Amino acid sequence: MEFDLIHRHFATPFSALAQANGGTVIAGIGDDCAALRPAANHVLYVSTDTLVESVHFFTTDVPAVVGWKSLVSNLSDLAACGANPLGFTLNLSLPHVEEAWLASFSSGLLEAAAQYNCPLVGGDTTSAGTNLLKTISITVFGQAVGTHTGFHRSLARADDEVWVSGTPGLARLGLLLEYQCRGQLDRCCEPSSLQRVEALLGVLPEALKNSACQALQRPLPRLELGQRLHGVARACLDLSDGLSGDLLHITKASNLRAVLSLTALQALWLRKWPELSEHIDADSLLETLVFTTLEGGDDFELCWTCPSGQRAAKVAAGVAQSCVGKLEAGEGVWLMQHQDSEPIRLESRSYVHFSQGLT
Ligand SMILES: Nc1ncnc2c1ncn2[C@@H]1O[C@H](COP(=O)(O)OP(=O)(O)OP(=O)(O)O)[C@@H](O)[C@H]1O
Ligand SMILES: Cc1ncc(C[n+]2csc(CCOP(=O)(O)O)c2C)c(N)n1
Ligand SMILES: [Mg+2]
Repeated sequence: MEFDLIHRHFATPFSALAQANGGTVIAGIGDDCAALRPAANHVLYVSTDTLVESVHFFTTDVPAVVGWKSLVSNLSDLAACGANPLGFTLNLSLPHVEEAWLASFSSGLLEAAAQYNCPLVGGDTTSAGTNLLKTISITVFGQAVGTHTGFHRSLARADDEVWVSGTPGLARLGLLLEYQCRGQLDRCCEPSSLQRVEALLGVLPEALKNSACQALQRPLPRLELGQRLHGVARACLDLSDGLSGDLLHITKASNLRAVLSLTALQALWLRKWPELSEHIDADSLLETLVFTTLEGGDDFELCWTCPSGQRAAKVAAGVAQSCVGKLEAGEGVWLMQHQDSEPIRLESRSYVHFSQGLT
């Protein structure tokens, strides 16, 4: 829904943006980062992301976790453009000054800054007025090496394969576990899926639960992978809202349809936790896990398309990479349940601001 709002009120067509300032804008609204060319052979990437208390993080979250995630969610947009961080600015709106919260928040934030060579170079700090919630807004700047000018969402082609890094959906599982811990699972599940989700959470292997909490609390920006995708990927984005909805941005921009393979999506989970297949209710567990991949956000894994036959090994960056589908003529995002079955169209059910609940 927020995408319609942006288009109604703010978006300038790229054809107009491309005319601005003698052609310095090379990517504008609609990609993970804007890309500006201030001088020949220099591309500056810019992205901004806001975290709002109770929307993006819990009031009771460890502040260092919030600090880490605020920068990483921005770095992830640079990764999706194959860019390297240069620095960032931080805007904070706070209801009041809490020294202990700020000390912990800044330790997590600056730890990420140091780890990814992205110094804090400025910002703004204000009272939140009568708003009682904290708002953290970060703008990150980056550059790409060589002549790389990003992977635009409109550059995908029919017959491209669709790849993802890691196990998208893990962070949603972490969020479900967090809500369950609070006795509030009903707040993030539709009544119709509550029972199924409860059953899943009850039997998940401990190692999987730990990975899920880690994915939610300490996501990693796939910066090195983004670099290695130069010359391999055509379109790329980071998975912040869920695979089905995020992939739709690529299919819309490229006028294609994506057909995802259920077997490949299940394999994302089975590859790491093969014991899932031995569970008495394995089919139903895997179905629920595949839903978290399709609908869950906050993962910050990358999803990219590339000509078929590009070997994953070429881009190995210490992170698992899996082909989960392909692109072809048509529109929308579809799921193929068996090798020879007709694909079914998926409704985009990823995160939408300005709606009730999580989806
Ligand atoms: N108020 C706004 N004015 C202009 N452009 C906007 C505005 N809000 C969002 N955009 C642009 O719209 C596009 C979609 O925004 P969104 O924040 O959903 O980005 P995203 O990369 O898909 O998600 P995420 O921020 O979670 O990584 C981006 O290109 C963003 O720069
Ligand atoms: C307390 C709490 N409740 C819900 C969520 C889930 N969540 C919030 S925003 C978002 C999508 C990305 O947002 P944006 O598009 O603004 O980058 C997701 C998956 C969370 N992380 N914490
Ligand atoms: Mg993004």
